[in-house]
Amino acid sequence: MALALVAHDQKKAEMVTFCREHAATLERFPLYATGTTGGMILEVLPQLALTRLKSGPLGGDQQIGGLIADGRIDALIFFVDPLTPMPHDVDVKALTRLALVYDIPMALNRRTAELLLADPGRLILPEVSVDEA
Ligand SMILES: O=C(CO)COP(=O)(O)O
Repeated sequence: MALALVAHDQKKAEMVTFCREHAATLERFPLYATGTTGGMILEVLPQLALTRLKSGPLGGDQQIGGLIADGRIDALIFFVDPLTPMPHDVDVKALTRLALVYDIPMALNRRTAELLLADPGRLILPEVSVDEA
């Protein structure tokens, strides 16, 4: 099981706080994060098995989407900023779309993420089959 962690700039502090509070759970899983989000998390929790991908606007969101398509991500925690326009909005949409296509549990805000991690053993789902075009 692997988790993906992403946060927009206005939500990064909240993501770091969230990770601190759930460090004991997060330590149990391989983690992937977009570049800046991952860097900030690792600054405070260097013990995590976290792989940093590219920064979101430079392809990191798409890399996580690719991992989802490959069946390597079991859940996505993405703290989205709904109030700031972003140049890479299409990447954000593509990532959340793939999480829907592959039926990955996806938390887009903190309260949902709390629910998602409340029972992490339930996150491992049977393999989802998606018709290949
Ligand atoms: O922009 C992001 C998600 O769309 C996050 O990317 P960073 O973690 O590199 O800031």
